[in-house]
Amino acid sequence: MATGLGLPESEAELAFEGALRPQSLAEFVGQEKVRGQLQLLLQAAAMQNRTPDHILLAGPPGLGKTTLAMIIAHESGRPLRMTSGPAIQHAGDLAAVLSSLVPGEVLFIDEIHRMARSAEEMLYLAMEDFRIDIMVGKGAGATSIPLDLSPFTLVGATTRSGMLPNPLRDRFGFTAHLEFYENHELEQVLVRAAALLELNVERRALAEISGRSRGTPRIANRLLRRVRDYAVVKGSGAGLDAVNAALELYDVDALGLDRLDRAVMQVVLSRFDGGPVGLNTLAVSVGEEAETIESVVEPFLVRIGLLTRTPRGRVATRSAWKHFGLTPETPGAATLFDGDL
Ligand SMILES: Nc1ncnc2c1ncn2[C@@H]1O[C@H](COP(=O)(O)OP(=O)(O)OP(=O)(O)O)[C@@H](O)[C@H]1O
Repeated sequence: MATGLGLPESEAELAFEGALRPQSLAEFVGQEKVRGQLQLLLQAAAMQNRTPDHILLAGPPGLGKTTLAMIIAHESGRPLRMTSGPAIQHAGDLAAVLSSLVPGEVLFIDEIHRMARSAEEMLYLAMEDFRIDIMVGKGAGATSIPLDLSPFTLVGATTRSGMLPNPLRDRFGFTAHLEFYENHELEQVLVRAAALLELNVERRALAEISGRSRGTPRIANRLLRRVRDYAVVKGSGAGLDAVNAALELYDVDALGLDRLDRAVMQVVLSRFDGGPVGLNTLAVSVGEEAETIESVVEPFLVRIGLLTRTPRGRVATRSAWKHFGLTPETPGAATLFDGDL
């Protein structure tokens, strides 16, 4: 996956990310509501000695969906099988996974909205009745062979729950909506990561990194690694000055906006006079996929109040003009300030 800094993940960074994952709900920072809901669901299943209900984890990337899937398996003492929507391009791919699950196994499907349609239909039956029908042959001679499955818990993760068909969404016993993290929560995440990196970071430096992490633990951890690099190369220690210098070098501004965020806002503000501008036009203008803009960039820009979504398209807010030091030049753009478009 692309990183918040526009760079591919290196293997070392992925390994470090893995080492950082909390192992239990108690260690998992933030998302208090979701933690409480999951705790109850898992506890009830354990008390009744049954497999927990299927769980859907929805929210922007890097907020801890994979981590939670691992915790669900760990806390319920069950093995975990991991796959992803893009890896399931045919119903047969899914049948192979489902038919080899051991009783009670937790099956994690990341990016479940990207699974093939034919596999989705197979999954409906599997989730509800723990069985699938396997089609053998083609045309008039085709027959379907029913196959019983071991009971399992499906944990699906999606950055775009709206793209899931209703019949699939309805078959999850619980949907957890993950929210962006507060800065003080990100600081807790960073304290743990700094200890793992054996990096002594000043408290106010941690606060600065948190404030620029787009409410996202994965980004917080990544920025911390860049600060570590800076401190190592410059021999500077990891104080506030080092943080400011390192993050400036990597184009992460005071609000945590990176290059793509800024490109999106510049297009809305400068090229479209503040909007409204449609998602596809926006995506083409910045040379990104519409899905990336919608699931990665927009949620944060909306959350920090720089962008609003309207039926006519995306519109820049008053704060956006201010943050970028621009003013709307046309009367048309000016009316977009206060309006509830
Ligand atoms: N609540 C949390 N407490 C501590 N660390 C966290 C928390 N949430 C996420 N992290 C850390 O952030 C990183 C990214 O988390 P994770 O891979 O679970 O996110 P994700 O939502 O599955 O992302 P994606 O949708 O891109 O797969 C991991 O290193 C993880 O340890």
